Amino acid sequence: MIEVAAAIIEDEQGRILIARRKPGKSQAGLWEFPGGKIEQGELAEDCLRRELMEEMQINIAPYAYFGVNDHHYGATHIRLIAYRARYMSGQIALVDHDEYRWITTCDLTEFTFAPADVKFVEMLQHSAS
Ligand SMILES: Nc1nc2c([nH]c(=O)n2[C@H]2C[C@H](O)[C@@H](COP(=O)(O)OP(=O)(O)OP(=O)(O)O)O2)c(=O)[nH]1
Ligand SMILES: [Mg+2]
Repeated sequence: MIEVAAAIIEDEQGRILIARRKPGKSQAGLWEFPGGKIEQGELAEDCLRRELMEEMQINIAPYAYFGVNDHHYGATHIRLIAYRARYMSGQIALVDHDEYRWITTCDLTEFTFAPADVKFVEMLQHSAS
């Protein structure tokens, strides 16, 4: 089982950051909440701060647990752990993605997400005011 942390990052207007996995990566072409594999002994929040700096060169502040989703991609069992986070600083520079968008929860339907993310997308749509 692989533990992966994903960040639902908000800007000051309450928009959410999503990114498209670039060709050559698993789930290439699908949208996700950025993050990555949790290292041995690492806290999910620390993983997210590290991954967002590595993958996008931005500083974020995770502030609340959002949810967990277990998903099987063939023989690979992924445990995706989501946190809400605030965007703090930095200009986005893509490393593992080929596109990113700041979107409202209404816009979520326009994007095809990685299968493990669909639960979180639905939770965000239902919590939208
Ligand atoms: N970060 C992230 N990974 C996701 C999401 N949904 C989803 O199915 N995954 C899958 C894709 C990958 O198979 C797996 C690991 O994520 P990852 O590729 O971002 O891991 P990583 O940043 O550590 O990168 P790498 O070492 O695998 O190159 O989790 C998501 O919302 N965010
Ligand atoms: Mg990643």
